[in-house]
Amino acid sequence: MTQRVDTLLIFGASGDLTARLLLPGLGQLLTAQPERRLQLIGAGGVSWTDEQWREVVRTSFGDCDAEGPAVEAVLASTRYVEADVTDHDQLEKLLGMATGTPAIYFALPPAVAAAVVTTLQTVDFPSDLILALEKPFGMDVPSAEKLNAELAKLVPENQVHRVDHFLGRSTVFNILGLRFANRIFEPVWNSDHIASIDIVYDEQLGLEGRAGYYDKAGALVDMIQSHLLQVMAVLAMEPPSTLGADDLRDAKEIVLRATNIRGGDPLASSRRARYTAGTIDGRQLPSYVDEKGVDPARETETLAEVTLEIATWRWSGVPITLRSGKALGERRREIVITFKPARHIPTGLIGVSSPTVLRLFVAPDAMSLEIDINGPGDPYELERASLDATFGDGQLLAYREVLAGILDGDPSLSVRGDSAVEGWRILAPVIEAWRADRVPLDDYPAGSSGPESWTPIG
Ligand SMILES: NC(=O)C1=CN([C@@H]2O[C@H](COP(=O)(O)OP(=O)(O)OC[C@H]3O[C@@H](n4cnc5c(N)ncnc54)[C@H](OP(=O)(O)O)[C@@H]3O)[C@@H](O)[C@H]2O)C=CC1
Ligand SMILES: O=C1O[C@H](COP(=O)(O)O)[C@@H](O)[C@H](O)[C@H]1O
Repeated sequence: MTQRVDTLLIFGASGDLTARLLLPGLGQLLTAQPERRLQLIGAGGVSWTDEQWREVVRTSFGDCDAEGPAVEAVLASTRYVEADVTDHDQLEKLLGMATGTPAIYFALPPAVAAAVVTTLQTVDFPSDLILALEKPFGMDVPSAEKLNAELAKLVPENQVHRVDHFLGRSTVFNILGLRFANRIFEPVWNSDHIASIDIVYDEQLGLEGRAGYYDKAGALVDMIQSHLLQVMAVLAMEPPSTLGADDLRDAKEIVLRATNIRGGDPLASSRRARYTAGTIDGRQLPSYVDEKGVDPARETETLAEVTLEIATWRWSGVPITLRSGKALGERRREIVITFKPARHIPTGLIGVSSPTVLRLFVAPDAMSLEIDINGPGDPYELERASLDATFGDGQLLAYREVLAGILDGDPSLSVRGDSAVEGWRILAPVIEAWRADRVPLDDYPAGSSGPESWTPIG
């Protein structure tokens, strides 16, 4: 670790992301690496004193049992400024408070973040400034391209961190290790042997008071356009020579550039649905449309499924389905790789033969390889068995890793500008078809596994 950043400015310090994810991530990082020293400055719309802000930081640090000299040093010195960060003078004042190399974390609504990027063009700042932007990055191809162009006026690409916290998860490294450090997986990691891939992220959480953001985004933009496409890119990429930022991000970008909606047909290759009232683990949820702040006329989906194809030698013909939804009965977070059937099963073996399935479970990370064996009974009869392994909790905690990348000026685990645009390009036909109501909006009771008419995946 070589920390490059001396001052972390969090814009949107009074918001949900800061308290719930960023500060705990920072607390974990400073606990694990107590030699770090950092000036932390929060700026937000709420009128807090330094002491009130310190309490916010202390509470978030407490939530993750953060401790040690680096934590104490931040708590002792952190400051808060009530500011409109889109305003030239206030922005200049905030940057003036920073010592050494600053990083700005935009924990702001996307439109406000874009406005700050514009204002920054009129402000003096150190040339080594690092900018960290949250998702969603733009709302379509033109707006993402425009934001990239605006950022390029400020700092070089490798000083821009487009945060995707799924890339900070152990899962990504477990996929890299599994694929590239073992001789047995990579030779079969292609369309000769793999029939289909499903990436599923079903949540039991409902809206959790986030209508202001979620009702405009929906499940497709919230989860698939960003996180699941990134996971897919890691799963499908060619072996990189190194895990350096250029090699890793080039390899992912090549996958994304080759990815399209399967058959170019969003009607056949996408499904959407919205939850109605129901119960999850004894918790009563209202219908999505009755949640506070939801505009039913938007027809926002809370469950999205999209099937893609990757037009490369390795993946041609393999359907890859990405699915994510809220208020589902079972929390299911897994990557399912279904292999093609064996080429020939020797005559004489009886019983049902099923394809080999590799399941990679996300947080906690684990895997299971489901195979047919000649079990303990009749030696001629095939039985199903599962080889299971847990990867353990892993050292990587998503926002801790995101922040480590920012503070150390290492963009390997952030999304490069071209890849952020590709995400929108890939899904544009689906977004357009859904807007035009060409794909029906189904419904499912909260607590169920999704609409009854949908065939299960994975
Ligand atoms: N919350 C989450 O779980 C996640 C959020 N994100 C992303 O993080 C970003 C922030 O989300 P979230 O924290 O939920 O949003 P919130 O609405 O909770 O917080 C936004 C913050 O920005 C502040 N703010 C808005 N305008 C200004 C301004 N002009 N000057 C200074 N401060 C301003 C608000 O202050 P005030 O309200 O006082 O105006 C508030 O503190 C979004 O891009 C979101 O998509 C990404 C992943 C998860
Ligand atoms: O970015 C987001 O991710 C979370 C799911 O990630 P997790 O790490 O909290 O499991 C999702 O609930 C949220 O809607 C989305 O904005």
